[in-house]
Parts: sequence; C-alpha cells; structure tokens
Amino acid sequence: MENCFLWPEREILASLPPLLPDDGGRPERGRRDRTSQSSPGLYALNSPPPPKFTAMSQSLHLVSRSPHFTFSALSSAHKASLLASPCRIPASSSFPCNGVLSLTASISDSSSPRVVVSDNGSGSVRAAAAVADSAASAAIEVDAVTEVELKENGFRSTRRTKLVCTIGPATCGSEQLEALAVGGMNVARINMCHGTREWHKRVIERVRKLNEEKGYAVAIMMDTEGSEIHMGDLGGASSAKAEDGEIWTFSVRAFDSALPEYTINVNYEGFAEDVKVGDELLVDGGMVRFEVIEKIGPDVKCLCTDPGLLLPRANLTFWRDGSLVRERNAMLPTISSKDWLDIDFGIAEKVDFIAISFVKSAEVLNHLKSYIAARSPHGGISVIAKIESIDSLKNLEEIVLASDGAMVARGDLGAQIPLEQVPSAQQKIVQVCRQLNKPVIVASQLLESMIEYPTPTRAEVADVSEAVRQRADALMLSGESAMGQYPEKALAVLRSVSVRIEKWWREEKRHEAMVLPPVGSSFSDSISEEICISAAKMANNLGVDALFVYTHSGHMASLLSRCRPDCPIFAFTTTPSVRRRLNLQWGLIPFRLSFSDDMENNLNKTFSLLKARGMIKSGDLVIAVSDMLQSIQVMNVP
Ligand SMILES: Nc1ncnc2c1ncn2[C@@H]1O[C@H](COP(=O)(O)OP(=O)(O)O)[C@@H](O)[C@H]1O
Ligand SMILES: C=C(OP(=O)(O)O)C(=O)O
Ligand SMILES: [K+]
Ligand SMILES: [Mg+2]
Repeated sequence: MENCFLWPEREILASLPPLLPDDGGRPERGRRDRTSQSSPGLYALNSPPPPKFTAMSQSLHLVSRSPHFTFSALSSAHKASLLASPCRIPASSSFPCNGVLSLTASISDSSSPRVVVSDNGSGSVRAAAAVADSAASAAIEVDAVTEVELKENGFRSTRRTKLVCTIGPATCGSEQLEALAVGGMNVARINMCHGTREWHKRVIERVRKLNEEKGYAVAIMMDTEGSEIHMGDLGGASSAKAEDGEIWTFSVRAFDSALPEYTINVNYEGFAEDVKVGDELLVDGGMVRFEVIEKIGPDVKCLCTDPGLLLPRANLTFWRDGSLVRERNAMLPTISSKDWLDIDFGIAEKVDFIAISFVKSAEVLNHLKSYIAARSPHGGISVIAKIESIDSLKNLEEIVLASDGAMVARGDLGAQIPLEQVPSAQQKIVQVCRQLNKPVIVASQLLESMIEYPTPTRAEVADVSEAVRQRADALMLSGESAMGQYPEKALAVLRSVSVRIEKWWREEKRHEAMVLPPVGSSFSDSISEEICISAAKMANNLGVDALFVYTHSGHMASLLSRCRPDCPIFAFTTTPSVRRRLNLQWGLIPFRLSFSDDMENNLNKTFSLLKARGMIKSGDLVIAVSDMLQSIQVMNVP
C-alpha cells in the first residue's frame, strides 16, 4: 500500500520542474488509455475505475436502445413537472415537437435519436462526415495557444483556470503582449486609473492585431478608476520613500509648478474636511502609514508611522478608532464623470469586459447595463463587478446577480476590511458567484514578490493554489505583469500551479459537494440547467474525454462550466465576441464555428474539423449538449 502512495508522489516531484514555463506533468490519459495503464499504483491511490471501462462500453449500447435515457437525465423534480405540465414548454422552444410527448417520441424514434450512442461504423455518419468535409468553408477557429496545448498534453490536462494579465509599461509592446498570449493570458486588463486613453487604445489595437494575425483569442477587460481617494502623480517621480518620523503634507490644492518637497496631492476635494487630527492614514491598504497631526485649510500634515514606498496614484483610506472612515466619500458616485468617458471609450473600442470599481449596489450595474445596451446593441460587452468595499460585501448577492461576473479585488478590499477577514470574504464571493452562475476572478497580490524577484514565495504559491482549489474561474496579475520585472515568469507560475492543483484535485476526487441552486427564470432555462448538471455528472461517471456544447449566447456553456466537470468543455459558438468572453470561464475551450439547428450535422462537421487538426481522434468519448436542442448525446468520435 505504501508503494501506491509513493509512486504518484515521485511522479509529482519528477514532473514538477522549478517554476516552469512548461505546464509540467504528463498528459493525463484519456479514457481509452486507462485500460493500458501500466502502473496500478495510481489507481490504488485514486481508487477509480478499472472495472468501469468494460461496464461502460456495455452500458453505452444498452443505453442507446433505451428510450428513457434523455428523460432520466432530468432530475426527478423536473421529470415530475414535465409530466404534470407539458404545456409549459413554449411552442417556440427548440423542441422538435411540442411538449413532453415529443420528448419521448423523438427518443423512441430511432431514425432521429436524441441520445446518440455511437455506432461508429454507421453509413449515415460517414456520409454526413463527407458532406462536412467538403464544406471546407465551414472553418473552425480556436486559440492557437490552446490548440498547441491540446495537442501536446492531451485535452484532459488542459488548464481549466483562466488567467488575466494587467497590461502596463512592462508589457504594452507587441512582442511582450505576444509573449503573454503564448504564456496563456486569456484576458488582457487595462486599468483606466493609469495611463492615457491613447495609451490604452494602442494596447487594445496591438492585442486585436495579434488575435487576427496569430490566431489568439485574448479578450480585453477595461477597468474603471472609480471614485476612490488616491494620491496624485508624485510630480512625475516613479516613487517616493517615506521614512519613519517624517512629516508629509497631503493637500487638495492644485499645484501649478513642481510639487514642494514632502507634499502629496490628493484627488478628493473633501479630504481635508473629512479627516480629523488623530486619524490614521493608510497608503495602499497599509503599505505606508501616517497619523494626521494638523489641518491647515486644504493641507493636512501627517506624521509617518510606518515607513515605505509611495507609488503614483496609490489608494488612500483613513481610519478612526480602528474603523474605516466613510464620510462624504461614501456618497461619491460609483461611476465618476471621468469613468463615464472611459466607458464611452470602452464601448467605442468594443472591449469585451468593463470592470466597475467600488460597486456598492446592484442599481449602478443595472444602470450601466442599460447604458451599454443602448449604445452597443450587439450585446458584446460584459460587466464585471469589483467587490472591494464594505458596501459591496453587504450587498453581495444582489450585486453578483446584476453583474455578468465579479472580481475579488483584494487590494482595496484589504484596505477596507481587516486583512484577516479577506480570505473568508474571498471564499464567500467565489461561492456566491458559482451558485449564481457568474464567472469570478481572484485578483491582487497573488505573486506580489515577483514584481521584483524571479521566484515566488511559498506563501504566494499556497495563495494561488487556494484560489485554484476554490475553483475560481480566473486568476489575475496586477503589478506583476503591469510594471514588474518578470511578467512572463509570473504568468508561468500561475499556469503551472493551476494545472498542477487542478490535476491533484481531480485525482484526489475531493470535489466539493456544492449545491447548485436553480438560477433560470424560465422553465426552458431550468431544463437547460438540469441538462447541464446531468451531462456533467454523466461525464464524470463515464470518464468521458470532453463535453461539447453548441451555444449561441454562451449561456449553456457557462451552465456546464458551473458544474466544474472533470473533463474539459469544448464550447462552440458562432460569434467571435461570445467566444472571447467565454475565455474568462473555468474549463471552457471556446471555438468559433458556424453551425445549424441540425445537431447530427453539427457533430459530424465538428468531428471532422477537429480530427483534421489533430485535436481529437477516433474513439474519444464525447457528450454533447446544445441550446438549440435540449438533449444529451453520448458518442464515440467516429
Ligand atoms: N497603464 C499603466 N501605465 C502606467 N503604470 C501602470 C499602468 N497600469 C498599471 N500600472 C502600474 O502597475 C501597478 C499595478 O497595477 P494595478 O494593480 O492595476 O493598479 P493599482 O496599483 O492602482 O491598483 C500600478 O500601481 C501602476 O504602478
Ligand atoms: C483589482 C483591484 O483594483 P485596482 O487594481 O483597480 O485598484 C484591487 O483593488 O484589488
Ligand atoms: K481600477
Ligand atoms: Mg481596487
């Protein structure tokens, strides 16, 4: 028994190179390879399923003849409601006929099986594949980096956790951007708190050009500045050192000429009125601390009590008797007039995501979404709510519900609540997002030391691991990629830690039993949810190689992603912008593909296109779902 534990342990050590641009590790074996698994030790540890393979192929054939198969994929609650009220299925729904009877009828109609369990040699399949082959115009687009990763590692070991990189002076050039794309960046974030719109526009253009010319699908996220209180630009200096015992002046005056020595500009006009003598002033959530000792008109004199480096535009908070002071600054609008101009810029540039800083309630998100909808009718922009204030924690559920996704913005959050409360807040936010089916990004200081050093601390690796283990959709780099010395190395660490922890977690089979409450508002939505939950469960139980989802809006893909299945999810969508936005969601490999309502045709076309590119092979076991036809199909790739 001990050996069984030693073997995989050794494999882990052997395949874990030191901070390793390589995703480390061997390909996880596909379903068919498992039968030839030569090392029984792995299975002794993992305790899954040599017997399952034989049982599985038998049950597949059995299942193909069972008219109840699709039906049993629905939960008993929905079965009951389907039976009780067939007329609730809207006539416009994508069911082939109306209501429940058609569901059973179509299943028992063997010429048009809704549950297709491969009969690989079937002439009709081959003929259809030939048709698909000849339709060479129907090309398929997938991220060039993902394609290489799929081919090299086998698709069961592709990375499920998505990676967001903040672009700054260290990474704004085309070559640096390309290096990040190659390194696995799924989303490039631009922070409107820094730089000019022209600067950001050039970054967007470079990313788009790389996507077009090199076949990447990097999405763009624009992050608003928000109405936070922050310091000015330090008169052009890249930083300033504040030493213990020094007295600095924080002023709301506009200085025409150079800043006087030991003077800091503050962007919030009410600052001098709001602070009181004795308050504690925190720069960047405590990286430097001051005590307010005197107020003289617009100037506030402060004594440095914790020395440190002041960075341009660093965030400021002030505390009284151990609590954050939120006086009039709490009344500042979430979206400032400058933010609205930035949002107009984002809409004009067709960014994929707009992240809103310091969200306090759902109201502002609803307002913004209607603003965007009126100006960008194609609906190509998702709104991400940054959870980084006390108010956003108080109103977490309504905010997440009103958003298209959320960010655990730990930088500012840690300046607004005690640091020791940040981990539980993170866990809660990740969980709420998962339950409400919204993608969630864990951000800030994941690899902070890598701004200066080429290797992360062990504690940072543990922090990244925890976010991956919580199954957050995405991890984000801030200063590490924007202005650090080792942006690519930092990205490589996120990548290798993600892949390693995901694999470990699958092998350990310690999947959390998270209850996924219904999120749909219509009956048709509920059916989609149940189908996805069932398909994901089947995929795990049968050990399938991939889930395929055909989706116009991306919704069905996100429902599958929410289930966090063991196998990757190939998400096919017709729209490039949907494809880019799916890049933020856990486990999804987005493809652009034009497809029809004819699922059999879609599948055959997909199989032949993916086979031609060496991304799947005959015999791979696939489960397919779609938002055109509410069905689950199980088949081997012909
Ligand atoms: N567009 C930019 N131009 C210049 N510096 C930037 C830019 N974006 C980010 N940075 C630098 O990277 C650091 C980390 O980025 P980020 O976390 O997004 O901002 P912040 O520190 O203001 O929260 C910033 O403090 C800033 O020094
Ligand atoms: C991501 C964050 O926001 P920003 O970097 O814009 O301050 C944060 O506060 O953690
Ligand atoms: K910001
Ligand atoms: Mg912030």
